[in-house]
Amino acid sequence: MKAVALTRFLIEAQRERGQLAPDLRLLIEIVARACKSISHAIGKGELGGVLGSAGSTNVQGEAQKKLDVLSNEIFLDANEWGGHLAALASEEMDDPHLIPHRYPKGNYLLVFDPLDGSSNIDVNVSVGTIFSVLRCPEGITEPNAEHFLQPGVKQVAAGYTVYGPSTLLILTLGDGVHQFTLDRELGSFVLTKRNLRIAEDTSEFAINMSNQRHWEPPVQRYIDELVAGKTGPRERDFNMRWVASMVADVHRIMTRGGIFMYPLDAKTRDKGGKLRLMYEANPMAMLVEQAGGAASTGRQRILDLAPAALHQRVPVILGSRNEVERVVSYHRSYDQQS
Ligand SMILES: O=P(O)(O)OC[C@H]1O[C@](O)(COP(=O)(O)O)[C@@H](O)[C@@H]1O
Ligand SMILES: [Mg+2]
Ligand SMILES: [Mg+2]
Repeated sequence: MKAVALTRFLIEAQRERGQLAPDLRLLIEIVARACKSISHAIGKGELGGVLGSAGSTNVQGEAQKKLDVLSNEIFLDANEWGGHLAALASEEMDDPHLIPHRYPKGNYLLVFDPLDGSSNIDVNVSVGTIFSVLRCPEGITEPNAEHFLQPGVKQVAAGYTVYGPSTLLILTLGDGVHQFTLDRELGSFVLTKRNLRIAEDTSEFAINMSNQRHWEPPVQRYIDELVAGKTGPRERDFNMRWVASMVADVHRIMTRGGIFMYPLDAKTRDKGGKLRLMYEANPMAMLVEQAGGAASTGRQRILDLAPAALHQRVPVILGSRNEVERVVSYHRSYDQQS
């Protein structure tokens, strides 16, 4: 495949397919540049003094890692002055960050998880960044959290970056999902796969098994059947993987299929789940659906959810369509009985 840099890919999307507004193209390029800086910082590890705790907590009450804070700052610095955004919101900030008056404002809202998989930073396991792009409502110059609360179907673009052995950017503009690899010599992202597709069927599941006793009966039933394998009603064996970095677990599914689950359980019921709707579930759901997969809470399509709060948590079940639909059908029959 001829080497196509991200910039060229976006220009073609804009010029040939009229699919991309110039300011959205600029936004994607600046987000990619920010991810390149984060990749650089992560690559230094101990040498760069970026590992370990920041000694502060975020709005979720979670201890922040130095890289959580640094990645958030890199995103703010890179995106503040470009004139493409009206505001940004992030896992690491209580409220939206408005564009300072000295800079021009744009038409988009950017909501992001600057560093996903924080528990893996200090043990050198793949982590990532997740982002979602929304339109700023017409006539709004000082957006607040309410203006971000748009259902996932309103996203105009979504993506994640995996900082692993190589740094990958996975992107959708609403017309398929494409993979770019960071060429460290060139210093730019180069297209390496067009139109990623998720297989409808799979033999691989990802869930944190240590939460088993807290799961609802439909999930207990589904996982029991997978673990029973050939000896059970599924009559075939399934394998398990859990990296505990959503980006890495989802990227494996984008690459070879699978089902990823962080369902509602007794531990997280009060909060509504573990993962966040606006900057984890929604962007991943858009990417997975664009690649032919499905994404549900177990009871509702994630992209149809009406967000109630910026840091709202939801159950997440996504990946190979036939497995997700099976889990949804187990929830339906359970809810009908109870
Ligand atoms: O520690 P657990 O329960 O396995 O949870 C792992 C999940 O938590 C997360 O790390 C939460 O994301 P952050 O690291 O961005 O807070 C996900 O990436 C991952 O899927
Ligand atoms: Mg995360
Ligand atoms: Mg995070």
